Amino acid sequence: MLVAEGLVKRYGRRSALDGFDLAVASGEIVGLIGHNGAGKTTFVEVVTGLVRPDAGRVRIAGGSGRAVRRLLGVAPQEFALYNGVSVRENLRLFAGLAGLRGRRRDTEITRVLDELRLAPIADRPVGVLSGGQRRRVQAATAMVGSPPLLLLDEPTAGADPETRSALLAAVGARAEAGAAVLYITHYLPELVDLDATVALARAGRVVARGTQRELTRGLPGELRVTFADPAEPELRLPTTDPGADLAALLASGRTPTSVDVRRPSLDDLYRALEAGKARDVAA
Ligand SMILES: Nc1ncnc2c1ncn2[C@@H]1O[C@H](COP(=O)(O)OP(=O)(O)OP(=O)(O)O)[C@@H](O)[C@H]1O
Repeated sequence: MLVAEGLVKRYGRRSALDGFDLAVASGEIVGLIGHNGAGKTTFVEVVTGLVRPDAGRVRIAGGSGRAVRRLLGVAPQEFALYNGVSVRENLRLFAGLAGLRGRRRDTEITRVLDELRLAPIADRPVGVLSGGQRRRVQAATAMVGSPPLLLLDEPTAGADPETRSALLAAVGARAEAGAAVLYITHYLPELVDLDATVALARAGRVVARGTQRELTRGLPGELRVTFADPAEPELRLPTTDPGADLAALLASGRTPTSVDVRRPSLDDLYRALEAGKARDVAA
């Protein structure tokens, strides 16, 4: 649904994008992660047409330019809402931009209000809402009209657990229904919840992309073993082969009281990629 190739964007001598390649398929959630300044937001700005790249190209559903913008639903990092009017009015506006009119528009607005648990505050002005409520409204403006490509830039920043779970549930449901979702976040556990494919951006390019299983394969997990021995009650051992390491421990004559294996996490992956230790699976 989204294919970006060789994007370059410079601001003076600084490269915000430096050969950025990324594809997102229909029904797929790609979690785009990376340090502050890695180029994630600039990528969204290029895809939306807000920023013109110096090189490279973006195809959406095989097309480009103004004609394909209608296929996009965007929740930007900075709030882009009309504070003086109600949540419903904001959604009405975005639904109109998505080409919905009359009863279809009203039905769609009701659906999105329910999906993001906004119905109780639908008639309040956006300007009086809390940060977490606004986050949900921003996501709702992206989702209204069911666009086939969603670009969500830190949609849960500052959100409380309830808001976060409402947003994640809505994002998962959209992907289930066939939308391609680009999901930018600094909260890696969200990508586990969403079972997202992961793309790591560094210095303006994607340096690793794959499923969580693919990317964490070969990274050490941790074997945690406890003993009755008060001199050494617990042992934590980084391991890529917990079975063999446990067998070696048992062969040494020590008797564990409990054994736990922690699989490598996305945090481990992030740290390993940043340290250049993990296998880079280029996009
Ligand atoms: N309009 C601009 N003018 C000058 N420099 C810019 C502009 N927009 C972005 N940059 C620079 O481009 C680089 C990439 O910024 P970008 O906002 O895309 O990073 P990011 O990965 O989204 O970061 P964060 O995680 O903090 O949101 C940064 O060095 C930033 O300072």
